[in-house]
Amino acid sequence: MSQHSVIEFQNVSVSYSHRTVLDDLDFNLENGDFTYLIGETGAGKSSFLRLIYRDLLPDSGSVKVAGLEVTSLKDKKVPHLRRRLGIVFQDFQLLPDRTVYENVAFSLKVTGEKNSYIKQRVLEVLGMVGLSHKRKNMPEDLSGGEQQRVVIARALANEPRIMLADEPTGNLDPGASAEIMELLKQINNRGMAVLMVTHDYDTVKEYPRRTLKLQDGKTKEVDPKNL
Ligand SMILES: Nc1ncnc2c1ncn2[C@@H]1O[C@H](COP(=O)(O)OP(=O)(O)OP(=O)(O)O)[C@@H](O)[C@H]1O
Repeated sequence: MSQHSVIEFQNVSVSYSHRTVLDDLDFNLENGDFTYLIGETGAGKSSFLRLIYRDLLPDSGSVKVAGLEVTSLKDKKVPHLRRRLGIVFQDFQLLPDRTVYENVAFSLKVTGEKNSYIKQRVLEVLGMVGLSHKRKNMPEDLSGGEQQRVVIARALANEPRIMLADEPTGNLDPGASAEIMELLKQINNRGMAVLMVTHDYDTVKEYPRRTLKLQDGKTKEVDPKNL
C-alpha cells in the first residue's frame, strides 16, 4: 500500500452466481482525496462500498483500508475497521425514539468512551454541522437535510480517516443538497478522504472532483463536467 493511500484495491473480482460485477479491478483513494463513484443501476457501486466496510469479501484480490488488509481481517477486528470509516448511507437511519444528541452519542458509547468525552465530542460535531441548537429534538422534528447532517455528525464522531457516502443527496431538494455538499467539502478540506456514490450528476457538475464510472466491472475516469 502506498504511503498516501487510504483505500487500495488490487485485482479485485466479485461475482454473484456467475455474473461478474467487479472484474480484476484496481482502485486507489489517497489521503485527502474526494472521489465520486458513478455508474448505472446494477453496475456494482454498492458492492464496491460493501467491500470497504467488510460487508462483502471479494472472490479474489486484495482490499486494503486505512492500513488493514480487509480480506484477512478477523471478525472481531471488523468494528476496529469500521471505526476508521465514517459511513453516511441512506439505509443507516437515525434511531427515531432518541434525540439528536443521543443518536450521535450512541456511536461513541459503543466504543466505550468516557461520558465527559462523549458530551464534549457530541457538541463539537453537532456544532460542525450547525445543529447544536437541535440537540434535544427528535429526528422527526428535523427536515430531511437536517437529518442527513445529523447522520454526518454521527459519522464524524469517531474521527474517521475516510468518509463513505452513498447517495447522501439522494432524497434532498437542491438547497439541502448544497448544504450537504458544502459540509462534505469542509470535511474534505480538513484532510479526510471522501468517497461518494451518486446518481446526482447536477451535484457532480457543481462540485467537480475526480469521477470514476463503474462499467463492465472496471472503473474509468471521466470528466465530471461532461456528464
Ligand atoms: N447478494 C446478491 N446476490 C445476487 N446478486 C446480487 C447481490 N447483490 C447484488 N447483486 C447483483 O449485482 C449487481 C450489482 O449490484 P450493486 O447493488 O452492487 O449495484 P449498484 O451499482 O449499487 O446498483 P444501484 O445503483 O441500483 O444501487 C446487480 O445486478 C445486482 O442485482
